Amino acid sequence: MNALYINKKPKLLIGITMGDPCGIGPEIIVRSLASSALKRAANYIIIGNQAVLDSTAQSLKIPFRYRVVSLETDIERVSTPISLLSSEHFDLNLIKKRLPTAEGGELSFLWIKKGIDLALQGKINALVTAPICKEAIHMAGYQYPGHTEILRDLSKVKRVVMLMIGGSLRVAFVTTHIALHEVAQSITVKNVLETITICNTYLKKYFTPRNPRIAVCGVNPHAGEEGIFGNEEKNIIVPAVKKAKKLGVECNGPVSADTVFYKALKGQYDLVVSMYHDQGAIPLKLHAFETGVNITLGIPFIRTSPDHGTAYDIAGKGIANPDSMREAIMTAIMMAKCEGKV
Ligand SMILES: NC(=O)c1ccc[n+]([C@@H]2O[C@H](COP(=O)([O-])OP(=O)(O)OC[C@H]3O[C@@H](n4cnc5c(N)ncnc54)[C@H](O)[C@@H]3O)[C@@H](O)[C@H]2O)c1
Ligand SMILES: N[C@H](C(=O)O)[C@H](O)COP(=O)(O)O
Repeated sequence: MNALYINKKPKLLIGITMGDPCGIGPEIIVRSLASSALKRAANYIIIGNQAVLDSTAQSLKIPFRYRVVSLETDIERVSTPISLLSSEHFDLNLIKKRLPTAEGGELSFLWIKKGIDLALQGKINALVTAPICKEAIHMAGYQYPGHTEILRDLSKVKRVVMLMIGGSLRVAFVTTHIALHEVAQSITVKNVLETITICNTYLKKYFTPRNPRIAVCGVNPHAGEEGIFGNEEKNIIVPAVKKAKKLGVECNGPVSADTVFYKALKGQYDLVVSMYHDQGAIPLKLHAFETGVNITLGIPFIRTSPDHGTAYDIAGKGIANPDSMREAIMTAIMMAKCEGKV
């Protein structure tokens, strides 16, 4: 056997969906994968459109070498650092609009679906998704509020948890993309308990060697103040925390949401379970917007994404910060290594 062959270690293969072609997704992918450290760490397969990728690299003046694979079956033979799985046509004139379009939404959805298929078949070691625009996927006829819910349904699992990490904070969400007026009725003992236990399992597996210390937020001002400002704490959060403790989870709550993130930043907690999207996303993004990563827990594969959206206001200007995308890729690689496949 030839020595070169013997020395060649198998590399992880990370799938990356391009996201909305009119947003900053293509730009942050090209910028991230231009890094030689990332190229050393894994091989990548971008699931997207060739014309969009080429025009993005050209306008950024980044020499971007990749191999096109047209069939999913080719993927098993991928050994180049970057490949592109490209089939659908996209009119480049639409990109100039820098707005939600039905065409962009259609491709965003199809690429996520392909990425999920590849991950479920075990052809990629992790899936990293570039930002999509919810309005665009709705314009294309897909009534999904975000990746999290698409991942849940196409993976055929009942419960997923959105976890965001950044800087010294980790925040999970009991509810995700719903209107504020629906939050109270969506917080149930079952939902809170499942969020706590799923986070506990995943944190131990990927992030903390010891039992994670979990804080569970109240939903009302001052965690309800003994029922003066609402009963969700007494009726739902207290019983869920009790049940979680009985299961051996080290958790505390309800902790008032106005101080819990400060305590977590000081090192008192490894994770905060928040009750609704902005309760947890505001402190996370205030603390670490540029390097935040969104992770979907509960699906049968690893999925991460940057913590920001399509940023149409800056798309095409060459100024989008790729750090959150880089972190999402590095986090996916770290998690895939924990699986022990390389
Ligand atoms: N991962 C995802 O798919 C994801 C995440 C968040 C929002 N979204 C979606 O994206 C769309 C736009 O959402 P939005 O405007 O509320 O949030 P956004 O994150 O796209 O933009 C908010 C602000 O942050 C700036 N910004 C975002 N990313 C940046 C980057 N990498 N570098 C520099 N500046 C950056 C934007 O220019 C904008 O001013 C919505 O449809 C939303 O639902 C998708
Ligand atoms: N909640 C996410 C954020 O604020 O960054 C964002 O909406 C993306 O969610 P999905 O991964 O479900 O698309």
